Amino acid sequence: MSILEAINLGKSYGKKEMKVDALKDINIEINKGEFVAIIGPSGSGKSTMLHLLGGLERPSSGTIKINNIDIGKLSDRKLAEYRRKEVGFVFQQFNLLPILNVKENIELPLLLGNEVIDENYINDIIGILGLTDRKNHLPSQLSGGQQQRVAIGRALANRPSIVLADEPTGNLDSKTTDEVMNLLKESSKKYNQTLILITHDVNIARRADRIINIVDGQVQKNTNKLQNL
Ligand SMILES: Nc1ncnc2c1ncn2[C@@H]1O[C@H](COP(=O)(O)OP(=O)(O)OP(=O)(O)O)[C@@H](O)[C@H]1O
Repeated sequence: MSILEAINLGKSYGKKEMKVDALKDINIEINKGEFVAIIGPSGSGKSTMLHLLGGLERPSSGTIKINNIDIGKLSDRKLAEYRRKEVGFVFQQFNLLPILNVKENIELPLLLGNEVIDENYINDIIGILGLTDRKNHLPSQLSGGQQQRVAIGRALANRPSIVLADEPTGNLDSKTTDEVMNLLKESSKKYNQTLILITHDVNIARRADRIINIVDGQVQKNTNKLQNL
């Protein structure tokens, strides 16, 4: 079942001679529970695509449908609500608040959204992420991998149906990358979440159900397999 559809999607920045067509005529469909890796050269439009899918930016042309709702047509308030309820973001920088402990950082989106905190669910996430004995630690007392696990926990706190990750392991060594990827996959499976992840790492892309290769703002055809990478 399709959860997300992009139809003739385009995004341009700037005007006249400064105009950059970051994405051109993108058509993709992604299923519920699917793990999709987005790959492509630097500047090809990967982050732009993730920002559009997550409602952080609006398309210049075309349509994005999430659960059959055209998110481009939502008011700013409804779009913010879509982000808060449906999407979890993980970035390369962990963006944790240094004065909050692990549990508080994970609960932060719920507090900001004035939502009820389900202690059992939060503890469940903390358990899956292997952070139970670090619950009361501050970010500065954690390793890079542990900090990224907290950032993943924060992305999962609102029970999102879609998790969008932009180079989530870009700052981690290979062993920690493996751990973090296992956790992301495990949690997306457990909660039936769609995981869309940008990576430059072929080994990570290989673990996805599907690979979308973006070159010069367009999806390359016939690159579902990685032979030619
Ligand atoms: N806010 C912006 N204003 C103007 N141009 C932008 C903006 N954001 C992105 N671009 C341009 O759009 C194109 C696509 O950028 P994007 O960040 O999506 O690429 P990317 O594939 O994620 O690159 P990287 O792998 O280096 O992170 C680039 O040419 C970039 O310079």
